[in-house]
Amino acid sequence: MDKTRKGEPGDQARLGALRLLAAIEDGATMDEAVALTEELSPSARARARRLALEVMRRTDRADAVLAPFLQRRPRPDVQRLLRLATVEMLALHEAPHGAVNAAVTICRGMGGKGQAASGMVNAVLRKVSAAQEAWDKLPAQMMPAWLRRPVVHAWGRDVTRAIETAHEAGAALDLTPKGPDVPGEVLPTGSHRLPLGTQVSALPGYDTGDWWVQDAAAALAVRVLDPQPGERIADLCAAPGGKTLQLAAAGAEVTALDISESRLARVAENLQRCGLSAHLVAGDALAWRPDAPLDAVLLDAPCSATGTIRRHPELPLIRDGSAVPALAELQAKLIDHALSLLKPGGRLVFATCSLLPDEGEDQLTAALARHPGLLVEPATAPGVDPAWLTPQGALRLRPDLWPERGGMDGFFIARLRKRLAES
Ligand SMILES: C[S@@+](CC[C@H](N)C(=O)[O-])C[C@H]1O[C@@H](n2cnc3c(N)ncnc32)[C@H](O)[C@@H]1O
Repeated sequence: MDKTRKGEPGDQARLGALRLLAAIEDGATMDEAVALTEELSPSARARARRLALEVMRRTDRADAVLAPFLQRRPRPDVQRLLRLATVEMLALHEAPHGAVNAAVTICRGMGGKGQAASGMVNAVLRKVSAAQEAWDKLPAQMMPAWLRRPVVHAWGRDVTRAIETAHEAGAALDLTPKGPDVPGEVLPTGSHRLPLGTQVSALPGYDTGDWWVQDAAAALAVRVLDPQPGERIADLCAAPGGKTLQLAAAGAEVTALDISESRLARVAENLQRCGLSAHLVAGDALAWRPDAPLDAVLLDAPCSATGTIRRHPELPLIRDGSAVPALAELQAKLIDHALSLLKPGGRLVFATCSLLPDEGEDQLTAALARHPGLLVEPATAPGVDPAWLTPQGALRLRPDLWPERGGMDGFFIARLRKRLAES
């Protein structure tokens, strides 16, 4: 069956992908953009999302391969179409005739000017289909300057290139197990990994709550906290709840807070699906105090999320780094407040899914300066490579780690202990 005719599934997914890319160019997040494809069948919607993600991971490469064949910059909708077909052919290795025919059909359907461009689209994409060698020589897409600069400063150019290669490769599907018989390769830190593109809904054990989706790096924050049965623990920025589930599964008495009521509803759903419980509070963590001091606090603070670019390649396109100073200020306030909630000897795990030292290493240094009695304990857990620890003892996780296993999200995780008595 020809899947490229208008109305056929392949075409629906491509048209959906083009709509997603346009919405993201206008500043939408992927989650906001997917709402625009609700009328598509679940499989077309999933493919549209996948195609849009693959294009965003390689836009610069696609433009570099297309450039020699273009006499002038095409209008934006035609440019998106050319990028999509280029990525389909050269990155996803789809049959050139299918990708080119689909692009020409879609172009003709764009009306007057699109129709006029269809001949050019056809000619350019036929040349692009023979440009595999040029494509293969191109480096992975660079991070934007506002993000690349501090990353190069922190870890150097080679690590930065390796992070960019990991961004292009995308992310596998990681599960945190609760019950037995959880699918996937067992990673050294205990997460289970399934290949990129695995359909979550098709996996056994979802309805019975035997596991939840959580990147292997994200799962380490709670493993570093090492919650014990019966401990009173607050998860101050809890939604959508992966870490709350881990704390509750360990038998801790958990209070899960989030400032967003709608996001907190997802924590409730996840707890229910997994047969776990926690006390849920919607509100500002800075204004919340428990009845009695706590054994431990998990602070998975709001941040730039630059550690999650593998799964959110739209972030470099829709962010410019201008929000980082305010986020860093909020993180510092949240650390101070979290410490005030602990009993003497209590522990705090501070985590951010960020690649920026401003939201990690520098936060820890500043917190130690503000709180002379505070101790840093090695942020370790079973399966953690000691090479991932910073000189201060925090865990610095980056997308280029575990390259042979498929990488991990970028995370900073520090384990702090409040002194038993002020000295
Ligand atoms: C990084 S996400 C947390 C992810 C979560 N810990 C998990 O593992 O699923 C940060 C969360 O902090 C929440 N947040 C932001 N500012 C907050 C505040 N002042 N008080 C409480 N929650 C806040 C956001 O709504 C967001 O859900």
